[in-house]
Amino acid sequence: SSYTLTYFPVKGRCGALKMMLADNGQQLKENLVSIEDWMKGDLKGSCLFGQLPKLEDGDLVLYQSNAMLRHLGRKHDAYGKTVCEASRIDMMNDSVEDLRLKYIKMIYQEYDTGKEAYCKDLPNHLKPFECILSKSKSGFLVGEKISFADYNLFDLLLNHKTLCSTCLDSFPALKSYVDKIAARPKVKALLECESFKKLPINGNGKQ
Ligand SMILES: N[C@@H](CCC(=O)N[C@@H](CS(=O)(=O)O)C(=O)NCC(=O)O)C(=O)O
Repeated sequence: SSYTLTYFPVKGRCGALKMMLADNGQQLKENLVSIEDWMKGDLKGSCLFGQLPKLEDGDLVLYQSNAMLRHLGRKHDAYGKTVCEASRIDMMNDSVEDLRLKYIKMIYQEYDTGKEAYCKDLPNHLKPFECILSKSKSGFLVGEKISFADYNLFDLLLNHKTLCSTCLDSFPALKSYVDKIAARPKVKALLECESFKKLPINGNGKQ
């Protein structure tokens, strides 16, 4: 497959899919869009829902970052091995998205006034994942191997370690989960490569 991603020069909603593609040895062509170009409106007008990211896989054009993760999950055997596992993976990814939306709202709308309260409340949103992973035989959210929801949670946990460096200190299962995925050779290589490292997490420079 030949994948092309059109997005802003941030990790944002594409960190997880970039790690998933790297971990599967897939090349990714990137069209980086500056805010100046975006404000001209032509590209925005051509986007199905007026937003980025946009992922092209051959003739297929996808918007919606979670639809992209599911697509890659189907193509790269990262969507469980049964219908039930796939549905549980969907459940996990939807909960990751819930937390991602809270994170994005705090970052973009209430960073200065809301960061402290957000970090104080964060354990309540990490606890369910700690509980799930502490019971997981494979060390992944569902089934015996990594799924697209794991890359999504991993990416979001990295963001939270940047936001609040001690947030995983009372969650040993989450801590070893992050360490284990970060140690996957192709994920490690991406995390260490300059072009990925220098991308800000969010579009407003706050983290
Ligand atoms: N639900 C969409 C949300 C996409 C979205 O919010 N895109 C933002 C950029 S980012 O928040 O994902 O970094 C955007 O295009 N903003 C520009 C605009 O809306 O004009 C997804 O998951 O892809």
